[in-house]
Amino acid sequence: MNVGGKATTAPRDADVRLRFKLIKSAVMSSIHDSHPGHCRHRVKGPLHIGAVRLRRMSLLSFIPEMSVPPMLPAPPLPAPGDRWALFLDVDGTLLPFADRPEEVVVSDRLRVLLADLYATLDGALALVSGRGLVDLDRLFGAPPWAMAGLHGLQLRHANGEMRETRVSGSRRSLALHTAETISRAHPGTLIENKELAVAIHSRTAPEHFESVRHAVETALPQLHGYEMQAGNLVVELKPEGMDKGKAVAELMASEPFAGRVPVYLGDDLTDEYGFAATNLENGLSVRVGSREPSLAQYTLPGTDAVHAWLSRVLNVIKQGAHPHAYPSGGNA
Ligand SMILES: O=P(O)(O)OC[C@H]1O[C@H](O[C@H]2O[C@H](CO)[C@@H](O)[C@H](O)[C@H]2O)[C@H](O)[C@@H](O)[C@@H]1O
Repeated sequence: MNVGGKATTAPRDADVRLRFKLIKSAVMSSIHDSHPGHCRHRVKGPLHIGAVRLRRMSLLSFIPEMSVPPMLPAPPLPAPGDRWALFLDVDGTLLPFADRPEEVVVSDRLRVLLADLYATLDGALALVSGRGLVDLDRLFGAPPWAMAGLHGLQLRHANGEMRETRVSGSRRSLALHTAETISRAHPGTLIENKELAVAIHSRTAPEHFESVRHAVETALPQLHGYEMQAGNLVVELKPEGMDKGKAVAELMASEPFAGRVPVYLGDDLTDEYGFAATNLENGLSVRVGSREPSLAQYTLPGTDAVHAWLSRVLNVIKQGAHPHAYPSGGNA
């Protein structure tokens, strides 16, 4: 990639291959969860990550010999003429974590930054979150940009069109009841009822995280049509069939995203679907934090670095010129 006339550090082939290998088990596990009839390592037919159809050999044939996760470079800034589309995860990427979901705060500064980026990118900015759309509207003040909620189960396009996965009330009640039972057995954990999905949070009782995950896995066979989505000190029960990668692919097929280069920023396991879809569209995938393994090509250390980098992206696009590549970042 050329940035302001200078070549930026592209991830080495071996690094990319290693990331594929490291994440393969997580992706295959996820595929197994949504295709319970298939053996985990024998998925027949084409492999899908998000809405993207992969030839299986291209994923499975990488066998790099490395034992240490590779260092990732910081993401570049847009080169003159680049037409980016920004896909932004919320918790852990735009917003620092809080003990409880309702305790996060969106600063005025962040709102202004996002609004400026939205205008400068001609509307090609979307939030892609595990939170529901109502919650995102509450946090961000009913913004005009596109938003994928509940890991893609809900989608509001840039033109305001909505779609939402439907699940019967009885199935939702069973999922909620199951989550509440598991939470009661793990004192200090919190339930977040998102209607279509339900989350069991263990940030206030992290010692229970693994046990909660195990309990959810054990309960899954009784919850027809639901799957588990683990995240940062959270385990969710959600209707199967959608993920952030599919949401990105869906948005990229519509205005004002079509024809642009997707740039996806996320910190969590659920964002790996977004990274996969972005990589397959030759976009830029940016992991926030240091979670491994990851399919991301670039990294930023935390939410402050995300805000700083987004500000620089905004300035570069506004000025139509390119000062310098982002000076710091990576795993350091
Ligand atoms: O995809 P995201 O936008 O990152 O949403 C993922 C989950 O984020 C929220 O939980 C996380 O943030 C909480 C507030 O900081 C924190 O307490 C929790 O430990 C984190 O996992 C949200 O509450 C979930 O519904 C989202 O799925």
